[in-house]
Amino acid sequence: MKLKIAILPGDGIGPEITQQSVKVLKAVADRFDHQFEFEEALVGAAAIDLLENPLPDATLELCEKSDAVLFGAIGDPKYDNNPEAKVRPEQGLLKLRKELGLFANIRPVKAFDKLIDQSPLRPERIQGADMVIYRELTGGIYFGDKSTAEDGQSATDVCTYSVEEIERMAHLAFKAAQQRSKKLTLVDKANVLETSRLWRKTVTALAEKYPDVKLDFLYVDNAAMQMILDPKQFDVILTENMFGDILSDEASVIGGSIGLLASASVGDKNALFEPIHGSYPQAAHKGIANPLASVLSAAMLLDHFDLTEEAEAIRHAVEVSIQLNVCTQDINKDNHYSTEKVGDFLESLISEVDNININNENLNLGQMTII
Ligand SMILES: NC(=O)C1=CN([C@@H]2O[C@H](COP(=O)(O)OP(=O)(O)OC[C@H]3O[C@@H](n4cnc5c(N)ncnc54)[C@H](O)[C@@H]3O)[C@@H](O)[C@H]2O)C=CC1
Ligand SMILES: CC(C)CC(=O)C(=O)O
Ligand SMILES: [Mg+2]
Repeated sequence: MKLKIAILPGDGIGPEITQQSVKVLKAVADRFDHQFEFEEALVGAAAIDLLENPLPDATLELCEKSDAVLFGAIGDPKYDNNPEAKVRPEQGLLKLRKELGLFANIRPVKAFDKLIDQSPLRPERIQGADMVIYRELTGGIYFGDKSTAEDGQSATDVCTYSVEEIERMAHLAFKAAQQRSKKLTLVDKANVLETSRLWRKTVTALAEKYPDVKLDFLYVDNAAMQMILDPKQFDVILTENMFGDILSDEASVIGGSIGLLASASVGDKNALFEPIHGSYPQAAHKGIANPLASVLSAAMLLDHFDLTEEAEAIRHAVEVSIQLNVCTQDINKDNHYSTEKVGDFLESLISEVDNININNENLNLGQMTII
């Protein structure tokens, strides 16, 4: 298959993790005989530094004409919360999501067996946890009118949702539930917020079209607690933009590290794949950032084009690297590998190992040496 993939590395650890994913995608293309063409563009603080614009027109055009986008992360302390800053990195990402119509952000969360013992959560609570968060991505409070009063004594962020925005999102979540264990949990704050009451009403009405799916509801404050107490109760979670943003960072604790959580941001036309974490500026250029969230996002990109075997090859390689402790320090405290070494290992697994199957006790690593 021929795919044109726009690469938007962004800021902080964005470039170094994205570089590993590109390496892995090139190995997949070689092994499975595909033609993947990559083209890079500026976004976030890197784009502000050069062009005073967090989403230059050329970047948006490249994304529009590409089959998919692989996004790193944006954000830089020199712009974040700086009252002098005229534009800020996150505006680039928000505008990109809006312009590309990426209304659904899909964030799978799963506990890796190997990491369960080192989790801050009780192993019996997370063993077998496997859920997917369907987060609405182009509406709600992140996109509402914003203002600060002239005297600086008050500020406003408006949260708006339309029935149409809720319905298109809910359809995707119901369909995902049908493919999984047929359970959908709507997380909202319908005891307080009008927008949440609209979500509940709209999703309840839509449930009639999906009689095989069991729909339940949870207030977001309770959901945040249940996520830690009993994550296995969740299968598909449907929620609005900000709640999904917060809950998925929390859910990453179940997975073992936020550096493992991938996502797909999709709309009717375009698709972008991005780790759920940010630019982790403290780690930039240190070679300590976990590239697996980005690499697993690349696997979701391949899923999107029904390249299932190829996506599985990446996921298996990731499983093997975790199984063999070829991991960065967030999940391997004692004997960790650098961001680049993890990428190299995945690349060679995909290129050189005939049967990437960790269930195969005779996993043959051939001539590969783990250094
Ligand atoms: N999608 C995006 O581009 C996002 C951008 N941001 C931006 O990122 C910047 C930093 O924000 P933070 O709140 O510190 O969130 P962050 O996600 O960048 O980092 C939070 C913590 O998560 C861990 N972490 C994150 N990525 C990791 C990785 N790949 N490997 C290992 N550990 C990792 C680190 O312990 C880090 O201190 C800000 O400018 C923020 O606006 C935040 C979230 C998403
Ligand atoms: C700009 C932010 C909304 C990014 C973020 O935290 C996210 O999408 O998870
Ligand atoms: Mg977030």
